Amino acid sequence: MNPAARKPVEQLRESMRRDRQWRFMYSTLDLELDVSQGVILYLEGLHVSFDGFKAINDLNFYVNAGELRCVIGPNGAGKTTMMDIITGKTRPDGGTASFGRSIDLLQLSEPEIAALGIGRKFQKPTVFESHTVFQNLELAMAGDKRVFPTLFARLTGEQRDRIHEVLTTIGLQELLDQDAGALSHGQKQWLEIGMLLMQDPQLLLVDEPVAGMTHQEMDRTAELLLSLEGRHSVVVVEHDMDFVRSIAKRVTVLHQGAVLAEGSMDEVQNDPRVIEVYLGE
Ligand SMILES: Nc1ncnc2c1ncn2[C@@H]1O[C@H](COP(=O)(O)OP(=O)(O)OP(=O)(O)O)[C@@H](O)[C@H]1O
Repeated sequence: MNPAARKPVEQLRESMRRDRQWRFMYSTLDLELDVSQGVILYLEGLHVSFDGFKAINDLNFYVNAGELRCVIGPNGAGKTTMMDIITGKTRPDGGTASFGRSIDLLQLSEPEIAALGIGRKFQKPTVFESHTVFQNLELAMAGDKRVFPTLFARLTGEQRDRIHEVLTTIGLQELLDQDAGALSHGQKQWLEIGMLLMQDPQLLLVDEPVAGMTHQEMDRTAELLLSLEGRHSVVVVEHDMDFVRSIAKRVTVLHQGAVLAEGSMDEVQNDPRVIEVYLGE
């Protein structure tokens, strides 16, 4: 390994050590995801105020198991705050949030929620630039408590197959030996989605995936997200309406911290309230 890569590797080992603890905590919680009603996420009557300003104001939002949902809305509508509540980063002042029917997300810490199978992809890609595409996926797999920290161990055939499966899903199989730092912006975004997939999340939250992408990269991202539908539940927050139109089945419009409208792209696009507060801008 080149000496420059050694320091990040130490940091990675440390984070993997921490991650194994999270997994342990999760296993001791003995929580089981109940999607028997077909719903994987329930947010009900949520309220969040920041210095008296109601960022989330009686929000009710449900995601079905296996669905790909798009969330749109003007700046400040509460989209990021909603994601922050789901992942445990922000605690609401009131209301409930549950993963499946029975897991109360508001009782869990951020790492516990991640370990339960809720993955989040932020707008800016954060891949390990001095490692190859393959190694990035390998490191992401190390979050799995069944896998020994992988940079220092041989992969089993099954683990290799899993990495190749994800490489195919994200379309980077030809670039597996390339340093992640040399990838284009779009390729880095796909790699980061792949890193989340290595943890096999039940629910993926994806924040503005196509910001800064070329049209070609946007098309590829649409294919990638559509290919996840069914196997994972995916919530995509995005401002680019052409992109949303290309992937949307059901769209939720947030406004002033609550759901203003929900339905097919056609339905929300033609809703006068949505046109007034958002699309007519
Ligand atoms: N930590 C905070 N402290 C104070 N105000 C906050 C905080 N986080 C969010 N807000 C405010 O809450 C409102 C909702 O913000 P949020 O980021 O959730 O909106 P958004 O829909 O994600 O917007 P955008 O599309 O611009 O990302 C905004 O008015 C924002 O300024």
